[in-house]
Amino acid sequence: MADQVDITIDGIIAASKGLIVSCQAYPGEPLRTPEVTARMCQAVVEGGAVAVRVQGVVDIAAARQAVTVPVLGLIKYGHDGVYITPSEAHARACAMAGASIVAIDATGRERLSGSFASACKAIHDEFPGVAVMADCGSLEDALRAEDAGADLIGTTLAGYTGDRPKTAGPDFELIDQVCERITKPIVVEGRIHTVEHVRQVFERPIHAACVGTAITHPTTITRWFADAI
Ligand SMILES: CC(=O)N[C@H](C=O)[C@@H](O)[C@H](O)[C@H](O)COP(=O)(O)O
Repeated sequence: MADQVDITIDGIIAASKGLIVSCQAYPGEPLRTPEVTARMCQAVVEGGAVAVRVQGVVDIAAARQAVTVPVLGLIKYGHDGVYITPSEAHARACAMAGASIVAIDATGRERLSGSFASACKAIHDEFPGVAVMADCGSLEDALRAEDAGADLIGTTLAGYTGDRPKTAGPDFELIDQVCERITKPIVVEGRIHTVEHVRQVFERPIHAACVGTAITHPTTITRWFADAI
């Protein structure tokens, strides 16, 4: 396993400041293999990603072997409601697979079991040095997650929970609200589709921006171009 330079939570957070790239392919897609995920992670790190976001235990383990930057791990389970790391067991599985940061749905919606707070506590108690990122869909989620002890607050679920409109690009209104009220490091994630979007989100006092589709999902990117014809 590749060594982390500083395996404290503060060290992991410091190392994840900047551009995070989400490397995910969805079930049934041509690129959905751990080998491709691992190579995608290597490719984005060569391009300047300071951390990678990866879905599924096998992919997390493959990414952990392939790169030395923090691996932000999650498990998607199901499609509706709470599907991002929806239980303490899923959170533990991410940490055991090698995630440096575990991303957990932090909305107030009904979950498979437990609560965001209980999953966050389980990670902190059982996996010293592993950080928790709260995937939020509203300011209320973010405030609750900060109180619950999240190490990073993400806007990942803005536009996907019914609390916020699904904006064409990043949800700048929510980002500004979160920047105003949250003291923990903020990760802006969700529909950052252009370099200009990255510049715009970094005009705010954020810790990191996480870009997925626009860098690592060629089917969607191709469709953007094909639809222009
Ligand atoms: C809402 C949800 O399930 N988001 C997922 C979270 O892991 C991923 O499917 C996204 O690709 C990721 O958040 C990055 O966002 P974008 O692909 O928009 O840059």
